Amino acid sequence: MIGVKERIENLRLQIKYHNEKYYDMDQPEIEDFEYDVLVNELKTLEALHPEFKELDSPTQQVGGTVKRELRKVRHDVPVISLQDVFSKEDVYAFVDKVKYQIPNPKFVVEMKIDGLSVMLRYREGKLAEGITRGNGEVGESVYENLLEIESIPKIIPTDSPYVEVRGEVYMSNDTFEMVRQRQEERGGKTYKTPRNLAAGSLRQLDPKIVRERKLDIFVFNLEVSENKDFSSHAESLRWLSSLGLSVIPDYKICSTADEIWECISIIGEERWKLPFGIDGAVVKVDNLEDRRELGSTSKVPRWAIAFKYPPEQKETVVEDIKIQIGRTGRLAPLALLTPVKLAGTTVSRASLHNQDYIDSKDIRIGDTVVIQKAGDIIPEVIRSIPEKRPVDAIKYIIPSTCPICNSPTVRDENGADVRCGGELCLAQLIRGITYFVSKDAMDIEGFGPSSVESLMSEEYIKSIADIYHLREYRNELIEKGIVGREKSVDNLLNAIDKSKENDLSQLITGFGIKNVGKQTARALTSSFADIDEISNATLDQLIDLPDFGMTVASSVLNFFSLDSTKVLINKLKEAGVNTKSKLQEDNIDNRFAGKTFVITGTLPNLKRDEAARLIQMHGGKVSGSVSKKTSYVLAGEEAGGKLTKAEELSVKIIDEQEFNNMLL
Ligand SMILES: NC(=O)c1ccc[n+]([C@@H]2O[C@H](COP(=O)([O-])OP(=O)(O)OC[C@H]3O[C@@H](n4cnc5c(N)ncnc54)[C@H](O)[C@@H]3O)[C@@H](O)[C@H]2O)c1
Ligand SMILES: [Zn+2]
Repeated sequence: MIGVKERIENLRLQIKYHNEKYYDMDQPEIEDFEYDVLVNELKTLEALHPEFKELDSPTQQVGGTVKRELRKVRHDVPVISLQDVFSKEDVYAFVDKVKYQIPNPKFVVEMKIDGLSVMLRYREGKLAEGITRGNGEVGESVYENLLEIESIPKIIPTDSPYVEVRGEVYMSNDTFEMVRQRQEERGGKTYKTPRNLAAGSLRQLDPKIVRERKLDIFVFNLEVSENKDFSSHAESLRWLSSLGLSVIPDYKICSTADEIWECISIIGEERWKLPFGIDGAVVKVDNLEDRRELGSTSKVPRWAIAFKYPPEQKETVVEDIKIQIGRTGRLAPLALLTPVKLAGTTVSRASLHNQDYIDSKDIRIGDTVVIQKAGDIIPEVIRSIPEKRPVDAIKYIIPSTCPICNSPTVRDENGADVRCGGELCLAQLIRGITYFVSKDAMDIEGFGPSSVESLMSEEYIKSIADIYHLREYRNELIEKGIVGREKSVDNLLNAIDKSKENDLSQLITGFGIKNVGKQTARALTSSFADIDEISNATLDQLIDLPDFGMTVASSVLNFFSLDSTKVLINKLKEAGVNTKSKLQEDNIDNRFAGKTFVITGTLPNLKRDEAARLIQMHGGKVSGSVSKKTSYVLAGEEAGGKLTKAEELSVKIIDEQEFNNMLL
């Protein structure tokens, strides 16, 4: 058994580690309630063993460290934290304690916004500085960034020479969803919760980023107001509101512990409907004189507490366990649950991570289990309830062959993960679809690799054509939350619809035909009117195209001769995807009708496909090789063989200048 001293030291180390992740890097590794458990254990042990007391303990400190790059600012009044409580008894005990000292106290109950604390300083009514909490004594100036937050007034109509307020900068759930998707697409750093993203954004060095990320603020305390006195917190909030500050909404004034508990419970039930995240409710003594009388410890005021809601838990039944396969070929077991409403959404599935997870929690098909949401977002199975286990419950073992391609699966050497050993597994399909929707091809906005992956492993998409049937599953997608909330699903479906109008060259690019990139696809669509013409093109016709050789031509021919391609094209047409070349639609006039051009060498200004397009738009044809039928060879630098051939056949050779003159 380890001694108390070791445990205390170990806890201090763990908490310091997580503080750094959370406050300094905005990338916590554990859930808040797990962190709170560690802190509580440490506080309890420290209280029981004062002999191990240390000033360096995280229980004696506030917040994190100050970023080196940001300007440091000393706080006028140290910014302290709040005493966290976790039970009804704690709330009643707090009220009793206050009542012992203050006759007939009034309390205010507010939502505890899950964001980042800032102090705003107004001099002569002008926003002059904005500071994070930092370590409580010294904060970081984020003034330039705060200027980008719309809901922070830059000027307030007051004759008070100095006003200082405290508020919480946060990000709405919708904005979080949007930014996270964008980050995922770019493959950049992603944040787990709106709080972390808000904190990470505000402590950015580039104010432009803050503007893009649409941060918001709720002001919840007046700290200083020179020449202006208030007797109560509620009164000061009303004044702040009249100055145009965005004040914490829906605060309630209560007199008894029962009333307070009622307010806390209502906020707890309603919190899932809010467009932003909260991580508790704050109970504060309303009268400011009473607050002064109660005073503060070095870390928290004695006149307030923060009630932390336990994560909501529900019981449900594991109806089945199925395998999802990811881009890397990993087999991820997924529990299909009897749908239950949990923390604001209906949950019908939860990841079981790997075999070890299933074994250690002894989760069987048919079991009743307890689920909860990590960070209020991702559902997880906490434990099974063996007492409720039916006799026919089935133990689950991850299959030894891949359910998609039947290849044998292999367990990672030093991990719990099982992967498909097959090379042609879903992994490749996913890459294909990801390319199809990417910027280079159909450019479907908001369709990141992770959405592709989940839609494929959930079997909503098996081939490109299925993308255009997703709308039929709109409600299901929203319900399951695979690509985010309602707004994200609609944005995605609208982007998919929009892509139906794309130019044929984008569609051809998206097919990912071997040796056919963007340029080659454009060459195809500037020479043929629609996808049927391309499908029916002969090898000779293809080889004739600018920049086509034998390899590219046969690759195209091969792709369009496949039955699967024919099926795909029909499906796309049925779904209303454009299969006509826009270049043909862009016809300006027919001055080049009956004329065939060959473009060769590097032109001084035009790219070859641009020149080809101009020829098309004026009714001409572009060919890849010079023959007697060629009307003009448009030649640039280093033209080479085709130029010689043109001279031999006495075909007229023109340069870009002459070509331009023909277009006048
Ligand atoms: N997951 C992790 O690794 C990790 C690590 C460190 C801290 N944390 C979490 O961070 C929190 C730590 O607490 P803390 O010291 O930042 O303070 P706190 O979150 O317990 O409470 C104080 C803060 O609440 C904010 N607040 C929001 N609305 C408010 C309102 N209406 N009135 C007053 N204050 C309001 C203020 O910014 C204030 O600074 C805990 O929730 C803890 O779980 C998590
Ligand atoms: Zn496989």
